Amino acid sequence: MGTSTRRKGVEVRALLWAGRHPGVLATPAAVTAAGIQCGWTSTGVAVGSAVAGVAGWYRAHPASYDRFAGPVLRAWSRRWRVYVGPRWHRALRACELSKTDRKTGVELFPRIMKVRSYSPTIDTLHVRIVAGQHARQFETKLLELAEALRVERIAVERIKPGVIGLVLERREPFTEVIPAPDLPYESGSVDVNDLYIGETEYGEEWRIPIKGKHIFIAGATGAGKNSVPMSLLRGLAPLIRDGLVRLWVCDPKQFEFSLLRDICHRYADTESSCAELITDYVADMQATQRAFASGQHRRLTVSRETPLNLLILDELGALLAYGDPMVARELRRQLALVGSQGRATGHSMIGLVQEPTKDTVAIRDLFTLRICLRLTAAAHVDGVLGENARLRGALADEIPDIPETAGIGYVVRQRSRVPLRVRAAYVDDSEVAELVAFVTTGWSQPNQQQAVA
Ligand SMILES: Nc1ncnc2c1ncn2[C@@H]1O[C@H](COP(=O)(O)OP(=O)(O)OP(=O)(O)O)[C@@H](O)[C@H]1O
Repeated sequence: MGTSTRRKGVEVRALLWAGRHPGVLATPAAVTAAGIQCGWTSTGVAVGSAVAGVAGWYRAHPASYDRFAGPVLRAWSRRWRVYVGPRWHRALRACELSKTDRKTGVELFPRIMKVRSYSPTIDTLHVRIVAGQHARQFETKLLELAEALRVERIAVERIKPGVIGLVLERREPFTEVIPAPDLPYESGSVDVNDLYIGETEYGEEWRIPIKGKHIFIAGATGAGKNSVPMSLLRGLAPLIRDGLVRLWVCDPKQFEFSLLRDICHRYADTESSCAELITDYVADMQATQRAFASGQHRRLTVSRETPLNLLILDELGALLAYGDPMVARELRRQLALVGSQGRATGHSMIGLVQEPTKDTVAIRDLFTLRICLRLTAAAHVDGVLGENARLRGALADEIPDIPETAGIGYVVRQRSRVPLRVRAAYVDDSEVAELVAFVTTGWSQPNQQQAVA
């Protein structure tokens, strides 16, 4: 055992292959059996009707077809057109991802076990790697493998011992601007743990929670950072109107966020007023803690008495780098308090940074949800999303610096740690003005609601 230099016989290998791909033999066998049993004409009619049925489904009901049949048929077609043995082997060999059995001299290749095609632009391969290989070897060869397989980019994930997942993005999934989220009319219809921000590369809605969360958004200038908080705020509009969400905004840049001034509970745009606002935010959080401790409120239900508070810190890097080191140190201490204690009292924060430098990365861990849009340096990607995120495919520094890519970025999926490409909806100035008008004019009155609806 284990000492022979001969490899398995060809018939044994053929049998094993057939066992792994039962459909390849079973389908023609079933058609032949049906032809002999029921006659060739009726078999032809049955097969033809099945094909016509699928084609009819494709044409008549795109939504259900794309959801149910599309991924299965696409995966099947890609399995046999694109990821077939010789092509796959050539790519692996070119990237030095095959191994040679020292005894038999046989070349061993990681084997594709499963192909999934969740969206028209993404394929996911489950691959059994060869003994002695590790996902890390693939991580170092992702760029080469993407070229060899003629795809835009590849991310890798370890699924279980001996099995990795390769996520292949064949082309840019986001070619169009995503329209701003609708303004919901009723507070009751908004789930603060499930707010629409945009779309994912899988063509699904990108939704995020806000209650008890702290969000960190990094992106070079022009990357479209504002579209994340603006989309979120449109989703929260009726709660802001009804006093269930209070906005505290630090806007040292005095640009986009100044449009929100009228609907902010507090707004600050100078170094000293920002410091004051943050101090008051912490004091508000501590007052809520005391109220909870004294039994005045039992637990956090969003109400006028215990609203959700949202602290938005634009240019967080600039705030932390302000002249006086004492001020910056105090600010870091206060943000650490909000980061660790705000969850229980409904005090969240959203921090936006252009360059994730030492100062901002040091407080990154306070934020429970991190979003990385286009960055200028590869080294910053892991600083935002966590170790190895870039190796796993979060190529935020390779997003082209052109207006057509604004709002595109990555988040890391909690459990698998695989980066997910996302695009935020775009909220332009008129839609921000619409949000402000909605909140300030109180379209909650039944007659006005009717008019709007
Ligand atoms: N989600 C989006 N989808 C499409 N285009 C967008 C999106 N967000 C922003 N843009 C476009 O990109 C431009 C820059 O966006 P924005 O000012 O929000 O970037 P930013 O990251 O906030 O930059 P800065 O840090 O300089 O303020 C906008 O004027 C708009 O034309």
